[in-house]
Amino acid sequence: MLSSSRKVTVIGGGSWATALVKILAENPGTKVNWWLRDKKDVEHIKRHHYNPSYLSDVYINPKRVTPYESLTSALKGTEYVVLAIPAAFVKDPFSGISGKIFEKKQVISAVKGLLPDDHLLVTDWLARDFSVSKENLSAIGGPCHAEEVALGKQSYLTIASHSLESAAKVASILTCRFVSAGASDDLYGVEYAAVMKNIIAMACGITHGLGYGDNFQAVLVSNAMSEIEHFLNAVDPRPRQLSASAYLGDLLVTAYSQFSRNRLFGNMIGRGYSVAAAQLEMKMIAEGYYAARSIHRINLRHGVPMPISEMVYQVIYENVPPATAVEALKKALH
Ligand SMILES: NC(=O)c1ccc[n+]([C@@H]2O[C@H](COP(=O)([O-])OP(=O)(O)OC[C@H]3O[C@@H](n4cnc5c(N)ncnc54)[C@H](O)[C@@H]3O)[C@@H](O)[C@H]2O)c1
Ligand SMILES: O=P(O)(O)OC[C@H](O)CO
Repeated sequence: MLSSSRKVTVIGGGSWATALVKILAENPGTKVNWWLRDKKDVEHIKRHHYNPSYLSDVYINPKRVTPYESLTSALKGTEYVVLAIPAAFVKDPFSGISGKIFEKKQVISAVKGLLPDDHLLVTDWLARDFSVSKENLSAIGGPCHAEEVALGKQSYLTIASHSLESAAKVASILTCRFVSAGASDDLYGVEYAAVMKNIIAMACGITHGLGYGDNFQAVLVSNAMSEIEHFLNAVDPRPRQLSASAYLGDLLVTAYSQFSRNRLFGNMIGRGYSVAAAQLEMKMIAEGYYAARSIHRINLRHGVPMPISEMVYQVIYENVPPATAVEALKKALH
C-alpha cells in the first residue's frame, strides 16, 4: 500500500469501474476522479454515495472520490487514467477530443476485449491514436469479478506493461487490504489471454446450456489452455508461465464463476436463446461476443488450430446450431 498522495481518473460507469473505484479509494493517499457517461448516475453518486446502476451496495467515499460528467475536468491534474469501458464503446468518450489528452499520464486499460472494428488491443489503440508511450501503458489482468470486490473478498490482480517498473508502480496503487496486485512485463500475453478466456467461458456456457456436465467442461478448459498457448505463441512469441493466475486463473474464474457474464451469455445460447434475445436479457456486456469475431479475423493471418473459439464463432456469427457445432467440436477434443 502507498502512503504518499496521488490522483487517479477512472473512466466508465459499469461494474468493473465501480469495483476499481472502490479498490483505489481504499488507500487514504489516493484521490479518485470518476467519469461516468450517465449524468443521472453522477448526480446520484454525489447525493447518495452509491452508483445506482451497478454494484449499488458499494459505498463511494465522497472524501476520496469525485464523480464527473465532464471528461476533460475529470482528467485535469491526474497522473493515472484507468479505462474501464467495454471495448466496443471505449472510443466513444474520446470522440472529438485532442490526441494530447493523455500526455504525461500513466494510462491503464482495465478492458478485457478487442476494439471490434479494428480488432486491436486497447493498449495498441492508445499507442496508435494518442501516442501513449510504452512506459506509460499498462493493462489490468487477473481473475477478479467486480461482484466479489464489492464484497471485499480477497482477490489478486496482475498489472502488465512492456515496462516492469511501470507495472509495479500501477500495481502499488491497486493494492489494498483485500487486493494483492503483482507486476508482469507480458503486456500482450496478459491482454490476449484475457480476451480469449471470455470466448472460452462462452463455450463453457454453451455446452452447459446444452446439458454437458462437469466431466466435459474439464476437458474443454484443459484443451482451451493449449488453444490459448498456441495463439499467444503465434501473436507474441516469448517464454511465459501460463499456469500464472493472469492466464490460467482468469480462464478458470470466468469458465466456472456464477458471476461470469460470458458464461451466462453462452449458457443462454446453449439453452436456445437467439443471440439477439440473449443480448436483450443481459444488462451487462459479454466481451466474448465481440472477441469471437476479432480473434477469428486475427487468426486468419496465423492459422492456429482453435476449435473451441471457432465453435463459438460458428454459433454466434454463422448461425450454426449450438448442438451441431459442439458435436463437431467433440472430435477435436482429447
Ligand atoms: N465486471 C467484471 O467483473 C470485470 C472484471 C475485469 C474486467 N472487466 C472488463 O471491464 C470492462 C468493462 O466491463 P464492465 O463489467 O464494467 O461492464 P458492465 O457490463 O458492468 O457495464 C457496461 C458499461 O458499458 C457502458 N455502455 C453500455 N452500452 C454503452 C454504449 N452503447 N455506449 C457507451 N457505453 C456503453 C455502460 O455505461 C457501462 O459503463 C470490460 O472489458 C470487462 O471485460 C470486467
Ligand atoms: O464476468 P466476465 O465473464 O465478464 O469476466 C469478468 C472478469 O474478466 C473475470 O476475471
